[in-house]
Amino acid sequence: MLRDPSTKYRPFPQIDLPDRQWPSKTIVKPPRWLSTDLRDGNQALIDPMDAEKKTRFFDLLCKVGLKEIEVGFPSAGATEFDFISGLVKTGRIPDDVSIQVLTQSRRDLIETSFASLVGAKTAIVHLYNAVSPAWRKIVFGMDRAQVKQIAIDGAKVLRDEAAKQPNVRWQFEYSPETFSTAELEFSLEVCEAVMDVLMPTPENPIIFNLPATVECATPNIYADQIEWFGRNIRNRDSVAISLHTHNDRGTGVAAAELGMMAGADRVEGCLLGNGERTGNCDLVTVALNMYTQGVDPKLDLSDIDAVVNTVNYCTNIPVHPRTPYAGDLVFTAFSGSHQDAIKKGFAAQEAKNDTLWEVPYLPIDPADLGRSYEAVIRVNSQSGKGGVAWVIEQDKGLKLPKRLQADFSRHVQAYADETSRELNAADIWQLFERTYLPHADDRVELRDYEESGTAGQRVFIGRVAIDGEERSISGRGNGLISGVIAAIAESTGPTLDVVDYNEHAIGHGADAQAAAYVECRTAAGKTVFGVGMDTDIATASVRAVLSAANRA
Ligand SMILES: CC(=O)SCCNC(=O)CCNC(=O)[C@H](O)C(C)(C)COP(=O)(O)OP(=O)(O)OC[C@H]1O[C@@H](n2cnc3c(N)ncnc32)[C@H](O)[C@@H]1OP(=O)(O)O
Ligand SMILES: CC(C)C(=O)C(=O)O
Ligand SMILES: [Mg+2]
Repeated sequence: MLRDPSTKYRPFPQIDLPDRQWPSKTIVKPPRWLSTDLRDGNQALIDPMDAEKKTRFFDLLCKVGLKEIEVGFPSAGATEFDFISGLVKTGRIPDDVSIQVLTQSRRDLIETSFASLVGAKTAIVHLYNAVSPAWRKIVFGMDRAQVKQIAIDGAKVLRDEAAKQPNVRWQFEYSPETFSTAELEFSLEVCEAVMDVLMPTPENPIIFNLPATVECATPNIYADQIEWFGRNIRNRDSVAISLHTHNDRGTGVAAAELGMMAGADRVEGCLLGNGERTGNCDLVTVALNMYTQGVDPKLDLSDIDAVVNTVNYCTNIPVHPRTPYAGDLVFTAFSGSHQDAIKKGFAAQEAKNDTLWEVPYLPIDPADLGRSYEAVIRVNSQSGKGGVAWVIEQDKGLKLPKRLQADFSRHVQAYADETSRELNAADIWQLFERTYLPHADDRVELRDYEESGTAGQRVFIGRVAIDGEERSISGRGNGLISGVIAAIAESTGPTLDVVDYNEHAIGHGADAQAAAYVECRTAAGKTVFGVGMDTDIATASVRAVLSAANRA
């Protein structure tokens, strides 16, 4: 790396737009969406999609609700051409969906593109040529007038080819490719020249797609460029301004959002941001960002995992686990304080009477995307008591009292440190059983018991095995628990003092179980916890006390 990059790179100049309006705008309605997955996304794959994958992807896009879909670059080769003409001929395209094809501004390529669309009801033909200084100089070796002429010549072929198929409802799109790195006046001049040929109307506007072909500046610059173009283009009501951002600087989504604030009508991009280099604008993120502001994006992403699976299958590109909204881990909290906040958030959400979403650390309800809550909290050595308690509650229905949560969390922490891995629900339950529920190492094991006496004077008589030997023990108290405590103290010891007791049912009806929790203090001042589970709540409480005695 150069120590002084200023000799190699230049800062992007500011746009002269002192009265810019976009910073105080908000996005209140969805744009026209255009998926370019089957073209810009497809041209960016090591192995471009075959017809089967393209068809599957097309069906997914329709299912998600895309109404404009760029299906390919017909002149690129037979796979593309046959897929597009096949799509048209098989009648697979829903009536409310317009397909779009892309072509360079070269007569033969444009003619091939129109040939692929014979029989279509409606179609968008998308013409492009680069306009920025570097491309003019390096790629075309042309001056401004010559580059403008490429666009005009292409537009004329578009107009003439369209006239040959009068039954198709044609729409035209022109992209001054490299718009964001070109002089704004020149892009405008070229677009207006194209407009003069294609004669758009408010009923059939031309789409001017203004690409950040290579993202070279902060997204506010792009927004300035879009606002400037919208203010200056002639016949604005006959023009749909479209955004096409790439992600070279990591702000493809931000640029599209600011571009919408700057007045754009349409957004092009790919599901999950596939595309050349660092990708296109991720339509899923833009749409769901909108959704979390209470604006319906009119795209159905309620089964996000199905979207991820199909995109992954078709493109052979994995979706990063941290991809916004769609990544495997984006709703998962491992760390203690996050888990605690989320657990409290879910409880508060359930308790309140309105649907307004307010759960810490979760900007969206995972259920809205078809994600289950099970994956929200996962446990490793960074986790705290809240997270562990959540997993036990979700998995087994046990609502551990707070101090027991803290006690158990220490066991979990030690085990996670020891194993150096994530602990799943089964691991945690095994550890819980080993720590609090009856097991082979217990000194005292309950076989049976009965209780008698009057209110305030109860007698507990238990048949237990102590160190494997069956015995009868008994004790008196003002209730069942104190009777058990007395029986233990008189037989095996230890002497326990009950500090806290909790119980609850697990489940409903005939299958319902009960759980009881005791916190006791020994004569030596040690705190021990006991847990009992049984179909009978009284028996659960007896088991809880014996559990504490075994651990004392
Ligand atoms: C930013 C983007 O994503 S643009 C979309 C890019 N996508 C693709 O290119 C995918 C499909 N493309 C292809 O398969 C091929 O490019 C084809 C089949 C269409 C054309 O292939 P070829 O005829 O071999 O030409 P190639 O693509 O190399 O084009 C280079 C020539 O076209 C010219 N050219 C490039 N873009 C354009 C354009 N938009 N309009 C007119 N001419 C153009 C170049 O200046 C160059 O001209 P030269 O040969 O006189 O130097
Ligand atoms: C063809 C154009 C629209 C393009 O994909 C780009 O400039 O990124
Ligand atoms: Mg592109």
